[in-house]
Amino acid sequence: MSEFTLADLEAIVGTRAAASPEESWTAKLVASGQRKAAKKLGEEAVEAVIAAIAEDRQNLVEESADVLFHLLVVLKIAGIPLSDVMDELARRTGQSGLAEKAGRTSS
Ligand SMILES: N=c1c2ncn([C@@H]3O[C@H](COP(=O)(O)OP(=O)(O)OP(=O)(O)O)[C@@H](O)[C@H]3O)c2ncn1[C@@H]1O[C@H](COP(=O)(O)O)[C@@H](O)[C@H]1O
Repeated sequence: MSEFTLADLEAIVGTRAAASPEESWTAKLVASGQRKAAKKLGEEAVEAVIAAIAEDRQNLVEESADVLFHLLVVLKIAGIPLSDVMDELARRTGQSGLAEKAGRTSS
């Protein structure tokens, strides 16, 4: 099992965001802006859904990696640290998903 974490990838995204868009996909996405990067995230999410429906395990692993990477890029552009997302997930522990859904302030 890999020791690589989302926090490691967030650090890479942070470094590569400052690179030249000619030499970095991350920098290219960041330069394209939040709207385009979010669209790319949506495309990757749809590809993950298709892989899941097709029960294509390998493709689902690969598309899931694409989703997580592109999500981190969108969070970077939006100025949201991964720790904010982890804090939100931590806040939800010990509570059932159904109770959390019922208590949400936004849908
Ligand atoms: N984890 C990733 C990662 N996952 C996916 N991708 C890129 O995301 C892009 C999207 O791939 P797709 O094939 O889905 O899309 P596409 O190439 O636009 O093709 P179409 O779907 O449009 O036909 C590809 O160029 C992938 O290489 C990633 N690019 C970078 N990283 C990480 O970021 C680091 C820095 O990368 P650079 O910023 O490119 O230096 C890398 O070392 C990795 O750790």
